[in-house]
Amino acid sequence: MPLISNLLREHTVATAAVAVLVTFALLLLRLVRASSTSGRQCTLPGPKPWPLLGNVRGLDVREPWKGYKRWSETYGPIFRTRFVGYDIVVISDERIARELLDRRSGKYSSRTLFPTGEAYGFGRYTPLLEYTDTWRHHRRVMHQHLRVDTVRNYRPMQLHKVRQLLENVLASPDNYREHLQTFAASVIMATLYGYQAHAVKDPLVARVNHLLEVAIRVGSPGVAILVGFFPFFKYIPIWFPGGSLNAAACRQSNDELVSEPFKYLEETIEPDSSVPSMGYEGLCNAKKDQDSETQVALIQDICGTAFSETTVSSLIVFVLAMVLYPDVQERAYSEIARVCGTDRLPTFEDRPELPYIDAIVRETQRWGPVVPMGNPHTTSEDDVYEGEFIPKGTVVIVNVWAICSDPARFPSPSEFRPERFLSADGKSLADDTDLSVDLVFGFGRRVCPGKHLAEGSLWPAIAAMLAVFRFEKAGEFTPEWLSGSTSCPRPFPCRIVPRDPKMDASRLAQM
Ligand code: HEM
Repeated sequence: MPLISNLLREHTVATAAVAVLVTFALLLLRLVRASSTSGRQCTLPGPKPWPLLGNVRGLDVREPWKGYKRWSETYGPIFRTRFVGYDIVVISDERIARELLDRRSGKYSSRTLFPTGEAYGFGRYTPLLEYTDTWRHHRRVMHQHLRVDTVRNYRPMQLHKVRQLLENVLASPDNYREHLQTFAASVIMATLYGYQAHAVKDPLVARVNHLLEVAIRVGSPGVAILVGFFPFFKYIPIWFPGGSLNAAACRQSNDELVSEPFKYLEETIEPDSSVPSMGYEGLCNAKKDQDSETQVALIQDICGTAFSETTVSSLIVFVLAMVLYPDVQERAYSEIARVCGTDRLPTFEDRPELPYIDAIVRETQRWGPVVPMGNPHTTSEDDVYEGEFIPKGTVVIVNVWAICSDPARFPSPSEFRPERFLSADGKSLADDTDLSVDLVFGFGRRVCPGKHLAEGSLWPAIAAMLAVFRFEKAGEFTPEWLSGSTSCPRPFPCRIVPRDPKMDASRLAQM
């Protein structure tokens, strides 16, 4: 089956949203097993499905958002596709997405629970939970710790991690992907567990990254479909070829992914620790509360460090853009040099004076949205949109990539042009207009809770890297993207050199 073999080749590790991949893939499995809608089918227009299989023909497996965009040109900004009798609605217009996923969020906030999720240990993660009290509980805890005013407290820590990032890139620029990974993971681990990772080769970060890779490999769509059709693969011994499909081993990896950093917290942090973190508070509450098991389990479950991948991918998109658009880089550097001079790094206080850097961050998110189709929502009730019936159990995808590359909204969308976010006199254009790219963080009640934390990492990392380094093309190449449900540039030839030829660790430390 070409679909399956193609999917099997798509083992991307560039995803924090393991959830998204697995949701998509296992959704298909569920389709073969059960019909879950209320009996009536979605009446929206869409491509004619094949009997039983649905719209597999014409599906772009490598970059489905591009195939969906082509379909939207024929069937409109909201259309229906079908897989094995299951309805999937695809929206390519932000206004419609806001109407359904934001304003009717009571009906559009569930997820499709995949059948093998529990077996492989993915079922606990917040992005996969259905619209239940457990999910609400997760969101409440996260909101407490990740809301906009709270994340301000993490800024000193984030700036410290940015310095470590610069030191690492200075010491071994070719390993910049690994350094970006360490940066993003260590910010999240500090926020969640109060864990201060080593600047390089931190054993816990390395362990978590390894476990994450295992989880993503086994959770890829191809593997999921294969196992769905042939459930015995779940039991294949780990020493046998294909042993990575062993469900018990994957479950164990998932357990370790959430429990190892938490174990560290239990062992190392005293109850009166002044280091604020979600995990620490969970532990304190657990000590006070007789029903501590629930509290600890909850904190463990929501503390997936997987989320760091989206930040890493965004920073890699930024590096690619800088390599391809040296003029943008030079203009950014001039702005930083004018506002901050060349002897210190930009800080959050400088941000209002650095509109071009802000514009680069926004353009990075628009030009290479790292979750190009968001995380699919599922309707928990029947609905009617402009006379068209959308049944309960319908999966709803917003084609974020298509919206971000709409030429009516963003002229010459394939070009990286931060100026589009600036007025003629160089001021930031308001983010509440058509130019907002907030949609890259999702919609309604499922909107990304880590958004403010992520923004607090992206801005200082981008500003500081621009202040210290120049990103150069190290050979001709055509950009390619690692694609699954998340998207990230494939490795490309790039040279990172300090702007100041005398730059070394001690000079950097003085900045
Ligand atoms: C550039 C960085 C990031 C991007 C682009 C991003 C994007 C997204 C998107 C598109 C969703 C799906 C929203 C929806 O269903 O409508 C999501 C969900 C989620 N994100 Fe992020 N994210 C980022 C960083 C983070 C970080 C740093 C964390 C954790 C600290 C995080 C935690 C989560 C969680 C827990 C969910 C699931 C929410 C739910 O299903 O209720 N994300 N993210």
